Amino acid sequence: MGIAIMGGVMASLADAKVKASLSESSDAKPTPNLRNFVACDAWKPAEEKVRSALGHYNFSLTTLTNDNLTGVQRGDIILLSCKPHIFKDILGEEGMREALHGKVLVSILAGVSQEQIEAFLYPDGVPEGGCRVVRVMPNTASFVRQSMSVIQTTTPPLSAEQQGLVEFVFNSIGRTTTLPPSLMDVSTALCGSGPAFFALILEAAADGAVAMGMPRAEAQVMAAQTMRGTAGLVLEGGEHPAVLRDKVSTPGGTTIGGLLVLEEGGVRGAVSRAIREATCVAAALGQGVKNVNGTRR
Ligand SMILES: NC(=O)C1=CN([C@@H]2O[C@H](COP(=O)(O)OP(=O)(O)OC[C@H]3O[C@@H](n4cnc5c(N)ncnc54)[C@H](OP(=O)(O)O)[C@@H]3O)[C@@H](O)[C@H]2O)C=CC1
Ligand SMILES: O=C(O)[C@@H]1CCC=N1
Repeated sequence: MGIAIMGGVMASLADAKVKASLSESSDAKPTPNLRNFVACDAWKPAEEKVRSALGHYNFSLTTLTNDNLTGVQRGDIILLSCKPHIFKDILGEEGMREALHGKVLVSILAGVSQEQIEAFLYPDGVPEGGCRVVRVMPNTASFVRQSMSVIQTTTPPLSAEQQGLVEFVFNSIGRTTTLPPSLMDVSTALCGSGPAFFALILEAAADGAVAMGMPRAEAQVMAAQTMRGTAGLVLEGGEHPAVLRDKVSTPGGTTIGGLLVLEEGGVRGAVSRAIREATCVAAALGQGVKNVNGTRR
């Protein structure tokens, strides 16, 4: 996710540069002055992985292994994208609190709240000028700049400049919305985990076509484009899904036949319950429950 988000920001900055050079930017919003990027990991080969994914953008890019402190000292906006259960190891490093002072720390960790991070960094309360923690839930479509990212409302509000910077980063990788803390776990289920759920449905649809003789490669592209087109009708056409479904269902035709099979199979209930389950798992992750899925019926 770290690579995807940095890549989106670099691509966005590069686009803005091209537009400026073509003098198309007169009415465009000014881009933030993000010029130097630092990627930190705990595994040496990750440096090469980052360079091969991001090097072609030609921005200043430093890669560090097991040196998060230097990375944070050099940054103005810090993206925390480790697994949820290790954030304390990273933020608890010697000198980290001082390095974060006055900066924006964006966390994309599933289940971990702004309060939990603040309470860990500042057990006696956030001091004047302490780092501002912002929780955001993007998704893996960041890689193709089609993320649905939910930015949590921050209390107290960020400065206009900080808010602009956070929005720039996540608008660079797709669409954004802003929601209160109480909706972050369900946003994690719907948007963060969502691509996996939709991928399963896509794969199942392609499987059905393969079973009826369609070559696998064609079936996969056709299923994906059909899913994209359906999303376009909802997002751009403003169509309600139920109306869309009804419009496709010719009386006595193919669609209603297939829909009845899906309803008999409980697909609607299963998909809805998957979102409910993932929301509960996200909430438990934030409480530090290990192997949370194994604790649930
Ligand atoms: N995957 C997704 O679709 C989404 C994930 N998220 C959230 O994003 C976060 C990252 O997920 P994801 O990208 O899938 O996970 P990854 O495991 O791919 O990325 C986590 C990275 O953190 C690195 N890391 C581990 N320990 C340290 C350390 N001490 N110092 C520096 N770096 C370290 C890992 O290095 P190494 O490989 O060496 O262990 C790895 O590169 C999670 O908190 C997840 O909840 C949010 C939205 C969507
Ligand atoms: O499965 C997970 O826990 C992470 C969070 C959202 C997507 N992947």
